[in-house]
Amino acid sequence: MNVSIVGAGSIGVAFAVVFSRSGCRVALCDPDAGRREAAGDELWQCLEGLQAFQLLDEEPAAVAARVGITGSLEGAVRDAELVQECAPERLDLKQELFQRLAQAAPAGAILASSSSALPVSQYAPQGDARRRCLVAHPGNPPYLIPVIELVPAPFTSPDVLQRAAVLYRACGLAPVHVRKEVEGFVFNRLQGAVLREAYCLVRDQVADVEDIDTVMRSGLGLRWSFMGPFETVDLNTRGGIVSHAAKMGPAYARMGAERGQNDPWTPELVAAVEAQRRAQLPLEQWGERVRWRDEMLMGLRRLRKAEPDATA
Ligand SMILES: NC(=O)C1=CN([C@@H]2O[C@H](COP(=O)(O)OP(=O)(O)OC[C@H]3O[C@@H](n4cnc5c(N)ncnc54)[C@H](O)[C@@H]3O)[C@@H](O)[C@H]2O)C=CC1
Ligand SMILES: O=C(O)[C@@H](O)C(=O)[C@H](O)[C@@H](O)CO
Repeated sequence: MNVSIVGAGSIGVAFAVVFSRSGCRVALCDPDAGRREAAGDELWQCLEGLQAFQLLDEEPAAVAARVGITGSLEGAVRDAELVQECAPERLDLKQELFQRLAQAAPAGAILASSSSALPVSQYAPQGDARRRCLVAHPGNPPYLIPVIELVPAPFTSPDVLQRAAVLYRACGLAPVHVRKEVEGFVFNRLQGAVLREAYCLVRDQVADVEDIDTVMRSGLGLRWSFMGPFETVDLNTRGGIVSHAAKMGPAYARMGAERGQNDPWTPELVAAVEAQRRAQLPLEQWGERVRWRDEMLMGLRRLRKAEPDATA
């Protein structure tokens, strides 16, 4: 597959790793000569690092040979089947770039933005090309963090969304479908919720930065590295998430009110979440899944003990 990457910064180079190690031919473009120069070195260092951890199936040289770096956007996208836009998070720039991409890329190319928070309907061009536009937002770095949020606009073709999911999955990523265009999508709204509270806790001198990071690194983050927030609390409480909501819902509502939030876990909302959780895990399998959780944590603890700077 021919992939073009627009912008050779942190994410552009990271995507060059993702696509080239999957066998794609990659055209990476950037108007900044310094970035073009640095990108080649960064790509090579990353590939060598992945090989050192047995995370690369080929020699770095063979993978790197699939990546061409250019200063010409039009030249880079000429044969593209997928364009991954990785330019700065500026609305005006993305509007300009998507206009150019609509003109320069082949008529069937998927035009995907890596944007962290800007829905594509704010910068997709007018005309048919807009049906080929969506956000494909990665976690950083995408060669190690597989989730990629596919955020179509209302006008994005369902076929394009489906093709994009197949392409990203074939490149080792884990696409999720964000069904409504909201700023920050899911990944950064969840990350933002934690960051907003963490900043408040520092502001209010409840805890310092290091201790808050330790609560995440040696607490929540351990569980969240293999379970999501819903599964985590579902397994925390006998009776599952409906029991958790009954026990903890009022306290979380009070904490939210402190921050000016009034989004109660209504019985209908809890029932909807419960139904989705029970469809994933029947309650009779709850004990077995708790044992699975503990085994995952035991493995993590053993792995962490091997870390040079293992902390408690
Ligand atoms: N850094 C991160 O952790 C993540 C960033 N993103 C998103 O990815 C996009 C890129 O972010 P970064 O890689 O961090 O930015 P960056 O600042 O590291 O790289 C941006 C690159 O775009 C280039 N550029 C500027 N104008 C351009 C143009 N007209 N055409 C082509 N390239 C141009 C710059 O020279 C630079 O190399 C942003 O939308 C960002 O929100 C998404 C997920 C994670
Ligand atoms: O946090 C990430 O990996 C991504 O979701 C991001 O979008 C970036 O961190 C963003 O928040 C800042 O560039």
